[in-house]
Amino acid sequence: MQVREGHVPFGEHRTWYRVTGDLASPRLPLVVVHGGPGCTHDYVDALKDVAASGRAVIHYDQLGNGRSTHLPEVPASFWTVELFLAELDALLGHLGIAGRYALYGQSWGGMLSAEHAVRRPAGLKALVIANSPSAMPVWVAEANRLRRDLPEDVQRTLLAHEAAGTTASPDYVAASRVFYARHVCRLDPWPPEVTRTFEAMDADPTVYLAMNGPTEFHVIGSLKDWTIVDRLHQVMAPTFVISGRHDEATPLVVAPYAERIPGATWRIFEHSSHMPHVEERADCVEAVCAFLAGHDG
Ligand SMILES: N=C(O)[C@@H]1CCCN1
Repeated sequence: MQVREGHVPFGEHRTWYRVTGDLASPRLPLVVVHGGPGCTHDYVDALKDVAASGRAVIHYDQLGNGRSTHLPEVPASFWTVELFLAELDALLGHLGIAGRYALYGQSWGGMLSAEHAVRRPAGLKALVIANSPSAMPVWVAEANRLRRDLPEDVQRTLLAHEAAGTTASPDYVAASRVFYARHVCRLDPWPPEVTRTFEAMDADPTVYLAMNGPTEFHVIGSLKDWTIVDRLHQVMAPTFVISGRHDEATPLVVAPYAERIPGATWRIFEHSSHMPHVEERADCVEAVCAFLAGHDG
């Protein structure tokens, strides 16, 4: 299997990418859009397995973390949906696939992919929205509902540090990991690629803090009021929606994608939380390959 890496010039910055497989393949190339915002490609690396279906799979690190340009000194207002939409367009153009491609957006990556899709780009031939919020206020409400099932002492620790603004404290981080072990990745231990992304976010939380906030459930960043629900009817690309039965992206959070995107299909992976591509890797890859095969024409 061919693997090559490179960087896309993006303004005065650069975006790292990796291509697994052959871009010259007649099958739709799949671009994997990671979450966060401010994660790295590592935790969605398993989706390179889709390349075995004879298509190129492109991973990239969105600006601000990983092997792309880091910008810890810019103001929080620099990090916008429009910025990352422009970066995705730059990647598609650089690789010569803007005329024909598929997207796999995971969590925030699904939000970004949906923002891309509602603009009806002619080259978008298939779309996978995985584990993604459709409206952040609903995401937060559901996260708070899930929090109420946590041990009482964990809940108290989370609330106390959020109230005090001390969310960088080791106690808060340890308490948040109890939620993450239930609703972000249920494998124990986490695979190395998942741990690498969280280590990268700990090392440079610039984007995540600016747009999201300290944790998956304490959302105080610029995305806190974001919604795409009323625009989803504009999506024209065939769409496959994915989520996990134990996902922080609960059915209530995900349902608008399946209900409002014309013709969308939805699969809930019963043994997964936020990472079916890791927690049920073979089944998830098989489902994605089957979906894409139906749109390679
Ligand atoms: N893991 C993710 O990308 C989520 C989506 C919204 C906040 N973080």
